[in-house]
Amino acid sequence: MPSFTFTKMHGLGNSYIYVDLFRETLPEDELPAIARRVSNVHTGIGSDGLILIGPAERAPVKMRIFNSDGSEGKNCGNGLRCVAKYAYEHGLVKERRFLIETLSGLVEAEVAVQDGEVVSVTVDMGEPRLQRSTIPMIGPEAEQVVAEPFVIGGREYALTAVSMGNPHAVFYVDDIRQAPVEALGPLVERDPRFPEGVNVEFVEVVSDRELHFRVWERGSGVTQACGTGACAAVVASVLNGKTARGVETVVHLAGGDLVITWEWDGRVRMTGPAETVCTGVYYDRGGQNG
Ligand SMILES: N[C@H](CCC[C@H](N)C(=O)O)C(=O)O
Repeated sequence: MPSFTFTKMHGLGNSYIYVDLFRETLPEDELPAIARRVSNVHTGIGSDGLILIGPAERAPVKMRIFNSDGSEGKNCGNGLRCVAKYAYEHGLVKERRFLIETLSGLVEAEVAVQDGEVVSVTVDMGEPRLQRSTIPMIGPEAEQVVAEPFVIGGREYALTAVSMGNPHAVFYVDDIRQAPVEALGPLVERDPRFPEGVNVEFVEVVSDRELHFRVWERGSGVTQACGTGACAAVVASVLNGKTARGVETVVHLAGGDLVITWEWDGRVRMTGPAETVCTGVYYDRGGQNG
C-alpha cells in the first residue's frame, strides 16, 4: 500500500494536508482523489484539502492547492502563509522574504520569526482582477461587477465580484450571524454565470477599517477562514465605498483575524498567522476510501 509523509497546517482554522514534493512523489492523475481521501475527517486525516509544496521554475517553491472535493484551486491565501512557514522552517529558503509560485502567478511572502519559528507571514497577493472576463463571469467582458443586482433563489442581492487569482462573489449583510452562508453559498458557487464556479463571501461592515466575514468556499464549503476571500472582501468594500484604500483593515473571520490593505500601488497585502498541527505518515488505500 502506497504511503507518504505529510504535515497538517492551518491558517485561522483553514487547514490543509501539506505534502513536500522535494521528498515525496505523488501520481499526477491521482491528485484529486488523494485530496478527497486525505480531507475526509472519518476515513482520512481531515482537512479542507491538499496542498503540494514543490520545485518551481521562477521561485524557490511552488504551491498547488486542491479543495476537499478534489478540484484544483489557483490560489490560497491561508495556504500561502503556511507554505511560507514550511519553506523557511525546513530550509527550502534562506531569506525571510521570497517568492512563491502559484497557478495564478508569483507572490512575495515575508516571514516574521521568533526563536527560529515563523509566527506570522505577510503576503503581497498582487493586484485584484476586476473585469468580468477575469473573474471569470459571463457578460460584457470589460465591465466591473460592483453592487450589481443578482437574482438567485427567487431574491435579488447586490453582488460585487473580485478575483485574487481565484473567483469571489461578495455580498453584504447587516448581521454576520444571520448571513445565509449554507442557504446561498452552494447556489452561487455553482451558478452558471460563473463558468469556473466561485467562492462566496458574506461581509458585515463594522467601520471603514473593520469587517466581519463568513465564507462558503468553492470546492470545500464552509471553512473557518479564506485568505483570498478576505482580500476580495477588502477590495470589494473599497469599491463600494465602505472601507478606505491604503489603510490596514482588520477582517474578523470565524477562525481569527487577518490584517489586509489594498495599497495605493494597486497591490493587496495580507498579514496573518500560520500554524503546524502535526506531521505523520498517510497510508493510502486508494479507491477503497474516497
Ligand atoms: N476554494 C478556493 C481555494 C482555497 C482558497 C482559500 N482557502 C484561501 O485561503 O484563500 C478556490 O477554489 O478558489
